[in-house]
Amino acid sequence: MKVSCTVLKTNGVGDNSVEFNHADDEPSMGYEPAIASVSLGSCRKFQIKSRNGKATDFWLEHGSLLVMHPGCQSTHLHQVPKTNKVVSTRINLTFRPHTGGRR
Ligand SMILES: O=C(O)CCC(=O)C(=O)O
Ligand SMILES: [Fe+2]
Repeated sequence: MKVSCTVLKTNGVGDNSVEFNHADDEPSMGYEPAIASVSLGSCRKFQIKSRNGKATDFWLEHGSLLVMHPGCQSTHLHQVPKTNKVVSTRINLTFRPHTGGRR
């Protein structure tokens, strides 16, 4: 699978977030994509839950690698929630396949 798209994101001050109830399921990534992301900088909480379920928390520390395997996007939702804490800059590199919609 070719990885051709990298998304750079900064979650700066505490209330920056990637809100719940999203899945990375854009058709341009093809069917059941595997998605990997590397976190740099400030540690933030990452939550994942099945569509009707309860969230499980992970802490994405500097240098951590998160892999969401094929199938995860159709069964689970994820987020980086808002926080009241003041946090410094965070950069997330996300590696997604780009198939132009082909399976
Ligand atoms: O910042 C992160 O660790 C996750 C970002 C995310 O879920 C997304 O870009 O779709
Ligand atoms: Fe996402």
